[in-house]
Amino acid sequence: MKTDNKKPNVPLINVRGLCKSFSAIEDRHKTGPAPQSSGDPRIDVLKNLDFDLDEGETVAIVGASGIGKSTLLHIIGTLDRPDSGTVLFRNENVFLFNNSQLAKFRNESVGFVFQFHHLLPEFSALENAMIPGMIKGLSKQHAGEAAKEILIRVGLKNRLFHRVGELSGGEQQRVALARALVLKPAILLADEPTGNLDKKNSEQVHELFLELNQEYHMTMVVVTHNMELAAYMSRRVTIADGELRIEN
Ligand SMILES: Nc1ncnc2c1ncn2[C@@H]1O[C@H](COP(=O)(O)OP(=O)(O)OP(=O)(O)O)[C@@H](O)[C@H]1O
Repeated sequence: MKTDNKKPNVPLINVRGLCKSFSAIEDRHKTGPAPQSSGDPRIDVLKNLDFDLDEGETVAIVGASGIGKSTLLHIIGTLDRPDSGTVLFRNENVFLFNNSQLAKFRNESVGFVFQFHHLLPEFSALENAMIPGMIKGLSKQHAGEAAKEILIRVGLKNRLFHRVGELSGGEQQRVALARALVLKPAILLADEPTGNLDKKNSEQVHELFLELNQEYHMTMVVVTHNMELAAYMSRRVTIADGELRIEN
């Protein structure tokens, strides 16, 4: 299928009829013993869910624990597969990509930020932010220049050569944000990005998210319990009975 980035009426991401269930026995939100059943009881997390994301828009996915927010985010980012349904990225079905197309999509078109930064601890801020460029095949010099530019943008000019363990929690999360955005992806997917930070650092990161969205025009989807961060986004949605609902 041919990609058409310019067509205004084609959403960046088009999700249709998404269904995802998990075995209740593996339910990691459940406490207590696993159910004693001969069958495989399933939890239907997403039930025929539809969701469109426009180029450049910012969306918060909010709501109670266990309703499927992270599951939806992971499927959009191809970190997990749906049982059925489609995810189109600029009109292309991402689950029909072959392995190298999928790797390229994850590396170049999507930026991920998680609650815990998942940086390589023995490497410097600069080396961590260079990784996507190196995976893309940029020269060390170009990957380094791109990483330096974004690290300076997120306020880490004087921390380029610090190893991850020598950085504060807020600085580590800014390195994670720099790594996610270094190749200027079309979409940033963030799962509780400030869940591990204190109020002051959270506010700084929230403001950075918004500023970077305005500068880079990437689409931004944030799963969060933080209502301040959710309020920064142009749209808030939740999941009710497996389907997407507009929140407030
Ligand atoms: N790999 C898995 N195996 C089994 N069950 C899973 C798996 N991943 C998610 N689930 C279940 O699917 C449901 C939705 O989980 P998900 O993490 O998407 O919820 P969430 O809304 O993001 O919750 P939270 O706000 O607590 O992060 C939960 O009941 C969870 O236990």
